[in-house]
Amino acid sequence: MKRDIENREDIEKLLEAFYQQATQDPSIGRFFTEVVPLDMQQHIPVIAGFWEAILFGSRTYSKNVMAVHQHIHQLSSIKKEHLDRWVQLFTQTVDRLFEGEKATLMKQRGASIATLMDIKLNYNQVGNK
Ligand code: HEM
Repeated sequence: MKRDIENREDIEKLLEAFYQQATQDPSIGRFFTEVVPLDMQQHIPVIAGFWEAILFGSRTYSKNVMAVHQHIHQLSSIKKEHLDRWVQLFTQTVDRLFEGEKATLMKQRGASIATLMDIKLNYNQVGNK
């Protein structure tokens, strides 16, 4: 039986599985390989800090995640279809590996932050979209 996400190690395991899929995805892969080519060895600890803060209340992330994506969006637009795909892959990865309260919270937060990102990136300026 699957268990819940219990610690940072679990988060890192989940993120490795997620980015393995995301980097190869026909819709969103190029953001991670071409738009901002990422060294996953460096990237995963940063994102793990973000999720550890959300799930366990640690002080492991202090940057502005929206500003980071605003910058990526200026290089190559992040559209709703990309965010939908991100959420789909993220949800599938969580479901494949874990189940429980934290797993549910992680899926909910992933989806709600993606919705907020769409609003901030694509609807924020008058006349945009
Ligand atoms: C289509 C959707 C998305 C794409 C293409 C995308 C792409 C990226 C890329 C390329 C980076 C690296 C930026 C850099 O190092 O300069 C990044 C960073 C990050 N992403 Fe996303 N992202 C997406 C959605 C999301 C969502 C929905 C979340 C949160 C729920 C998220 C959380 C993060 C975090 C925490 C970082 C680290 C930012 C930092 O360096 O402080 N991303 N993303």
